[in-house]
Amino acid sequence: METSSSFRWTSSDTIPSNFILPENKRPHLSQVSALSSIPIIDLKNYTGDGDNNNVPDSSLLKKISHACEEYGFFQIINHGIPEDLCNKMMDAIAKLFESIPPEERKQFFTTDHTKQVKLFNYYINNDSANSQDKVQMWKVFGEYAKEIYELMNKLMRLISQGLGLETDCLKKRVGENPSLKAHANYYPPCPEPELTLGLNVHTDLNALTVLRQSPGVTGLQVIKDGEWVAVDFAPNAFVINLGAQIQFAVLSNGRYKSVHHRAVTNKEQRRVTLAMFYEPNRDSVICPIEELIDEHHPPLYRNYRYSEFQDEFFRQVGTRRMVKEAFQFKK
Ligand SMILES: O=C(O)CCC(=O)C(=O)O
Ligand SMILES: [Fe+2]
Repeated sequence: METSSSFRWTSSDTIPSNFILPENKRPHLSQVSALSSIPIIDLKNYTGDGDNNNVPDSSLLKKISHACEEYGFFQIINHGIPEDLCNKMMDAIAKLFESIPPEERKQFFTTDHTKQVKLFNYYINNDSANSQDKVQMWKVFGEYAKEIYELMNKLMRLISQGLGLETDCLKKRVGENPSLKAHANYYPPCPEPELTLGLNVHTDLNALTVLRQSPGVTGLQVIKDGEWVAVDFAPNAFVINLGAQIQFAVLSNGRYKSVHHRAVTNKEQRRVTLAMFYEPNRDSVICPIEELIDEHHPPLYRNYRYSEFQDEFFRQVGTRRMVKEAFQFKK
């Protein structure tokens, strides 16, 4: 995730030494499973608007809960978000990375995680950046974020219903005043994809992630039964994944997990992705959903405020993170 400060173009056939991973951390691309990708779920017949009378058909709920249980990841198609808006958004991100001179970009690199640096804040704060393109980026982002937020609410309803819970259960558990964060990733073509990673192995610390990928280029991989599985590109789809907070709220039942994933690079094409994170506010208390606890499924983690989790996450930057262990009950 902390890739922006090390962003570089290279015209040579080799990558600079500071990008080369030790042998045991390399992607070992030949070992990636060629067999399966994550499930693709069609939302065509679902118009869910949060109304309890609108019960989705049971096969859709089954598909969603199966995908959450088995993969922690799925793709959705026919989601209702205009393709044109998504394309504009992705083009604007690509331009942002490609047309701003490195020196100008450099001044916004930061390792200070308390900074709410978002793409559009950069433009708002920067008086010199007043070209038409940049203004357009801001407009597109606002529209896109609104659509994605509605989609996230829809998905949280479906996931709740898939667990046999009240429609608004998950949303309530994640708490009031959630924030919507954007994480734009730009992976230039890489001469030696075997030696490096675009984005290191991680799980998302938020509640729910909706990811858009630039057309036709794959790179995202997820762990399934101990093997890396590539997420195939599906036209006009979003990749959905459960973040750690849903795992924690649901975990006591041993059901849903937030799955490790990574992004690999390729030699030919640059890849752009936009991850949108639905995140609890710092005061939200995250605890297991009572309906999912019984004597066979006792709580495994102590309740915590999201701020504690987030602070622990950033405290462990640069290490092989063991964030959830910090909240685990001792056996
Ligand atoms: O670029 C990708 O495919 C993955 C992005 C991601 O996992 C993230 O931004 O958290
Ligand atoms: Fe991620």
